[in-house]
Amino acid sequence: MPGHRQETLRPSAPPALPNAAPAPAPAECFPVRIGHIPGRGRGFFATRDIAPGETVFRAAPLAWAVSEDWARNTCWWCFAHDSRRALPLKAAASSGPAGSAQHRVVFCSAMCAQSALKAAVAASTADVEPAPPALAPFAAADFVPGEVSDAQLAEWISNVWDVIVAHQGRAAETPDSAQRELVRVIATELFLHGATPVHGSMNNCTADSPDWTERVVSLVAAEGGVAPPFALEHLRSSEIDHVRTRLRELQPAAPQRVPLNPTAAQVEGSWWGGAFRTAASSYALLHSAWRQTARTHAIGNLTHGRFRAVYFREMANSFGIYDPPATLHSLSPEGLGTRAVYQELEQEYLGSSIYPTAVYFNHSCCPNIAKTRVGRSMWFVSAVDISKGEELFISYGNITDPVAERRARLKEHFFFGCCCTRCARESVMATPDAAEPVSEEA
Ligand SMILES: C[S@@+](CC[C@H](N)C(=O)[O-])C[C@H]1O[C@@H](n2cnc3c(N)ncnc32)[C@H](O)[C@@H]1O
Repeated sequence: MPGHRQETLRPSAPPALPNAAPAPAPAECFPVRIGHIPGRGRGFFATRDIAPGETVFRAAPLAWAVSEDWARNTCWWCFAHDSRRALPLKAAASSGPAGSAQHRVVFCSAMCAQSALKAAVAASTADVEPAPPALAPFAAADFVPGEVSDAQLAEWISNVWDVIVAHQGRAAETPDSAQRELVRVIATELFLHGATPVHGSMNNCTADSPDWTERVVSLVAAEGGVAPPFALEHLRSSEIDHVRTRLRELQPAAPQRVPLNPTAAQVEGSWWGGAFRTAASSYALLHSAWRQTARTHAIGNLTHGRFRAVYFREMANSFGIYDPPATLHSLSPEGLGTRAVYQELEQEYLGSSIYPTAVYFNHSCCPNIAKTRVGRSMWFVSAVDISKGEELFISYGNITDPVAERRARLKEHFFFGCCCTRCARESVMATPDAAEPVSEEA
């Protein structure tokens, strides 16, 4: 997943906040609802007219990781950052297994350290969701990956992981720093929420229920932005898209069958085994660190289901944590997401974080919402006048490139063909005779 770190839902649109931040709306009154749009899945819509500069949503993180470079200078809880000195309160120091870097957890104050501890305790008594119904099992002994449904592919992926876990240590790559960071996000999720059961269906990327999604968002509103652990379950997983893409890249010229229940030798030696190698190496790293920690702490079990559930959700749904947070004066509708604004602020990349309730903002290359970080929360602010019923869009990264490059990057990192109005317009202008069709926003 090289380059993924650069393509998280980062505040490339350094937006409009602090200096004279508008007072946040009471949590229950966020003017958003979740709707479903053909081709884009779920998205946020305005429930009333919104003026520029209004805070339309706020979210608290569920799991996160501070980057290796700034681990000593960044508070693990509130992301307060001081590049000139290490922060005073050291909670833990671990050398980690081979391939991992020395990593510290530091806090800027006793209050932050206490908040972290309180969150871990609170999560251990958190609400649990009922398990969704099991899917019908897959009947074939082998199959062609491109010809089966998502549910069937999900069953095969789970079988392959059973083999990977039973034969850990083989076929390992050395995780790079982006992978190690991702592993730390999953470790945080386990540390804070390890006691909450995770259902097998979490890895099914189509798992969704509008009722549950609404429930998560209203629960979060009631709690002032704090998502319950099961909110994670409602995020879109990119696992199936990811595996399909990797299989397409790896497969020999003619379509080949793969065994539904492979052996370890097949996972290791086959062309399709490569689709699992990077994630399996990250799992091996986390598993080894987890075994050491679990000896001394009563924490949840690490299963490959849980690992994959967070890993493939983080991949497509995380936000970058940047410092300093953006300020109001750098915002203009035209400037949203531009590299120039981004560089002007000289922001430091501090790490990445999952905000499970904020992932319903879809992407547009002409966004109407800017985002910024306020402490550990992500705030979403309107950049233009928005009418009741309009969809709310942020931008996933830089949007200054020509249409073909923007769309190729979104496809590579987020697995979707952008169907925003700007892409539709610019695709036609770029190649009027042979434009790739791009459907209009709903
Ligand atoms: C962070 S999620 C946004 C919420 C998502 N629509 C859902 O139902 O969970 C990102 C995913 O939404 C979809 N998406 C977001 N913006 C899109 C766009 N402009 N065009 C097409 N699909 C989009 C893609 O499937 C993408 O991987």
